[in-house]
Amino acid sequence: MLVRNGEHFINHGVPMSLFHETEFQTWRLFSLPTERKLLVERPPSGVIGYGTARISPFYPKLMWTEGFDIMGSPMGLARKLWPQDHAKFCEVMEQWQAKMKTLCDKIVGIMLGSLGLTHENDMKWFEPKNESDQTQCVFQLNSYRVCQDPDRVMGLAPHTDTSLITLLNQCNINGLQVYQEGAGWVAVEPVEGALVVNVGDFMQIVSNGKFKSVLHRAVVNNTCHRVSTAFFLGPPSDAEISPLINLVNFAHPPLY
Ligand SMILES: O=C(O)CCC(=O)C(=O)O
Ligand SMILES: [Fe+2]
Repeated sequence: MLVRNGEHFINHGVPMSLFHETEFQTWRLFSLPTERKLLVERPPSGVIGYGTARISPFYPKLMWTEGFDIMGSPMGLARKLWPQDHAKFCEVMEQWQAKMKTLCDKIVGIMLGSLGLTHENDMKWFEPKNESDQTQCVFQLNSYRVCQDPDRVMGLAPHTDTSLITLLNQCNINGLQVYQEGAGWVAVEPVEGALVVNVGDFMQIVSNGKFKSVLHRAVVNNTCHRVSTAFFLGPPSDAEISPLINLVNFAHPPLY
């Protein structure tokens, strides 16, 4: 298993059939008429539902994208979208999230292991203190319509994810770019069946800067409607986010 920021990750054990089904259900959702999608519009202070990108409020300009966010079962939303025909959508979205969660836990374990930390002792903070409190994972479906003048708009403006890590599926269509010092914006060419691993802000904090969150953006094109899916692994909502104690010492004072 190879993990590098903004690079592809293969041998993950997720069947290709699940990739295809997730991509198909994502297309199916965004192909619905706007009036239908607005039945599940995300409330201004909410997390789940249909609407503009969740990062939009932090940017002065509109972005050329629409999004749909889920946490766990999408049943409540899907029922409104397809009163008679939501079972497959729910099944596929739940299966994908379960696979992504397992992979994320493994990757985080490997990343912290590479810093000399052991899961048992150093990941305690990551387990919810309160039984009802789950890790805050958000699954976001993104859609970027064909744009006649793609150089004059931005799909998703430059940002870092707040997650610990994000697993992104570009669904085989170009659009993701990562910022590299010295090189500028570099396109991450999609690879069929591969996931892109992005380090998020929480990982940068808990690793005391050893892992850096990656600045990235999505551009649009004038030939095809692009979709992508992003699974954000978050900490439990009751976790305290600070550099892990075993990574901090006299020589390495806490940076956050
Ligand atoms: O569509 C993409 O390739 C990027 C999506 C993304 O960065 C996000 O959902 O946070
Ligand atoms: Fe992102």
